[in-house]
Amino acid sequence: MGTVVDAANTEANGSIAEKKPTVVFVLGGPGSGKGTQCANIVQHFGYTHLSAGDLLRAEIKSGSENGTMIDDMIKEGKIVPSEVTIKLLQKAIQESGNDKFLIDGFPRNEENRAAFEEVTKIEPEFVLFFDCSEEEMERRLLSRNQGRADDNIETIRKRFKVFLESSLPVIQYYESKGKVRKIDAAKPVEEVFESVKAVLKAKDEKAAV
Ligand SMILES: Nc1ncnc2c1ncn2[C@@H]1O[C@H](COP(=O)(O)OP(=O)(O)O)[C@@H](O)[C@H]1O
Ligand SMILES: Nc1ccn([C@@H]2O[C@H](COP(=O)(O)OP(=O)(O)O)[C@@H](O)[C@H]2O)c(=O)n1
Ligand SMILES: [Mg+2]
Repeated sequence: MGTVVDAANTEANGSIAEKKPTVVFVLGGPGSGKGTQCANIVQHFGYTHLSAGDLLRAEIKSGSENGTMIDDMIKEGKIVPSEVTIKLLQKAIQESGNDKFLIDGFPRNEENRAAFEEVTKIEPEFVLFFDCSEEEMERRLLSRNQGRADDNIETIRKRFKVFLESSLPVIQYYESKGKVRKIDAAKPVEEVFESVKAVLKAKDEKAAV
């Protein structure tokens, strides 16, 4: 005790503040490759991958009281109220034992963003934005073959509309704060990962200075 680190973690009221986890938001349209690239990042950089969509799908499977509501919203491509999603994210963060997270597919609208900030007081280090044409994303979603209830052309069209109307403004918000690292996600998986690595290495090098 009494080290410089302890002093830095001591708030003005004298309590020891818990160190906030490092968070990178991973955003991009449906099918842009967020999940695929997060799996690669986990292998190389020691992050824990938290997919908001995966957590919501697990919640449906668990038979929770919110399950039917979440299922209905996913089938319509709508965004589940942040209260539900943030609780799932917080639980996963606590249970992980890690302090570095890739939060994939969240925040997806202004309500998600503002509520997460308000509840957790966590600011993302940066936002990885996977930029890809709708044509390519549609092709990928229609051949994803994971048995997802929302990978059909009707729901895909709704998800694209929600992405343009609700999710892009969140990316623009972080852009205005200089936090967006845009990646050309239309290239093959390995090439996209080269771009991702360049961004993450730049962060590590900065942290080491
Ligand atoms: N760069 C890529 N080129 C071609 N197919 C890709 C690429 N990245 C991902 N895919 C495939 O596209 C589908 C959607 O990828 P996924 O990672 O699930 O995207 P997201 O999480 O953004 O919806 C998957 O079947 C995946 O294997
Ligand atoms: N923050 C989030 C993330 C996903 N979701 C829901 O989960 C669906 C699937 O999200 P996902 O991130 O797994 O989808 P992909 O972008 O990976 O294809 C979304 O279309 C929403 O209905 C949500 O409501 N809120
Ligand atoms: Mg995904």
